Formats: sequence, C-alpha cells, structure tokens
Amino acid sequence: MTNRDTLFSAPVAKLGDWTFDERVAEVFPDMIQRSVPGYSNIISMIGMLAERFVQPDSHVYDLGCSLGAATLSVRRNIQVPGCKIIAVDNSPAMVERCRRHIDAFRADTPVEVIEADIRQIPLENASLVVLNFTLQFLAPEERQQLLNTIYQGLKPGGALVLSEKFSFEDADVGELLFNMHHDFKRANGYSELEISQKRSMLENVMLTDSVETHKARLRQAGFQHAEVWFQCFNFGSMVALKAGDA
Ligand SMILES: C[S@@+](CC[C@H](N)C(=O)[O-])C[C@H]1O[C@@H](n2cnc3c(N)ncnc32)[C@H](O)[C@@H]1O
Ligand SMILES: O=C(O)C(=O)C[C@]1(C(=O)O)C=C[C@@H](O)C=C1
Repeated sequence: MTNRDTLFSAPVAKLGDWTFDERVAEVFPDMIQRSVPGYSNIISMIGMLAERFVQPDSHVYDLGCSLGAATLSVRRNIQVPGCKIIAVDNSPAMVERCRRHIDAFRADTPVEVIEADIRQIPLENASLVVLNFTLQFLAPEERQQLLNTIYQGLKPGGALVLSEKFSFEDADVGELLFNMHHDFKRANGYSELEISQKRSMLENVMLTDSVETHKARLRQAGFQHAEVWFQCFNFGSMVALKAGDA
C-alpha cells in the first residue's frame, strides 16, 4: 500500500524550505514516482549495474537511501559472497521506514541502515556507490569533497552511480526539458498549485548542475571515465568508473 502525495494540494500560508520529514517519508514512493521521470527504470537498472560491478568481500554504499529502493534493487540482483550493503540517510523518518522496509524481505546479503550525514561517514572497500538523487541536496561547494571521498573509498574496478536533476548550458534546451518535466507532473495528476508550491520549497535546497559540471567534478575526484547512461527530460543518471588494477 502506498499513500498518495497530496501534501501541497491546498495553499500553504508560509512555505518553508523543503525537508525530508515524517509527512514526506509517508508518501515518498508515490511522490518520487510521480515527480521523477524514469525513476523506476533507474532503480531497476541500478540492480543490473550491481550485478556487473559488485565484487566479493566488498561494500556497497547507498547514500541518501530514503526508503531503500536502490538498496533493495542491488540486493535482489547480487549473489556475491562476503558483500555488505550500507544504506545511509540523515532523515530519522526515512531511516525508520527504510529499516522496516528492508526487514520485510528475506535475502542473504546483509544490509546496515545508518542514520548519519553522508558528509561524515567513512567509506571503505567499496565496489559500488549509489547517489540516487542525493548529491543535489548538498551545498554545491560540498559536492567535490564527497566525490573525492567516494573515489578514495572505491576499490579498483569500482563504480559510482550518480542520478540527478540536471540543468543545461543551452538555455533553450533547458527551458524545453523543464517544461516537459512539468507536463510529466501534470500528467501524473499534480495541479499547478502543487507544482509551484513544491518548486518554491525546493528553490533554496536543491541546486542543480549541468552534466558538464558533474563530469568536471568526477574527473577532479579521480574518475577516469564518466558518462550519462540514462536520461528522461531533465532527470538522468551517470556512471563513473575507477580504473581496475593494471
Ligand atoms: C530524493 S531522496 C533520495 C531517493 C533515494 N535515493 C531513492 O533512490 O529512492 C534524497 C535523500 O537524501 C537524504 N539526504 C539529503 N542530504 C543528506 C545528507 N547530508 N546526509 C544523509 N542523507 C541526506 C534525504 O534525507 C533524502 O532521503
Ligand atoms: O524537481 C522536482 O520537482 C522534484 O520533485 C524533484 C525531487 C528530486 O529530484 O528529488 C525532489 C524532491 C522529492 O524527493 C522528489 C523529487
């Protein structure tokens, strides 16, 4: 059973900044499905990427895991000895539901769900790191440091999956894709009021980058290869690779 997102269907007198609180966590599966074009494809394909990249006796990190959708997709798709998935989120409401959600399914690979800030956790022995629509919620000046830490925590041959809402260097394309995203939300039953109230709440807390900016940061962190593997309108996912042992 998923609850329908009607959080912003009535006018809100004082719109504050966006937070991942109890009310958002309660409707999150419906909200993200109706807000992010391609979300369920990305979740399924993260499982396929896991099948290819997860190494024995290594860690998988799901950073900003929310309710654990990417973690579950990874876990469903790997049969690797000695592997552990570490799912991290700093929203207590998300973490509590994530633990229940993960425990509802049986599987061999252990999952540790940690309530913590992803800017502060140590990363080690990783073969796969997932940042599925999370980096965009860090302040832009903090993004490089996290990517550096991820690169250093990855084993040779490891990969980072980085999904984001993108901005575009070409203003006309940017406007088209922004409008297509709004069409997508309308087609999924969101009203103009819901769309504009959410947009204004996200304005200060979700600052998007272009694919070019992401690539430059990934290169700077040390990743030898990075490319977009999925895109729908202004949402997409990149994969960045750390070279294997020579
Ligand atoms: C859009 S959601 C991610 C969706 C999720 N990865 C999925 O695939 O369903 C962003 C998540 O990042 C978390 N988050 C944002 N900043 C964080 C931080 N500094 N440390 C830990 N979690 C953070 C939020 O609490 C939220 O649950
Ligand atoms: O840009 C928007 O309108 C969004 O709704 C995006 C977005 C996201 O990309 O994380 C923002 C918050 C919610 O977690 C779901 C989707």
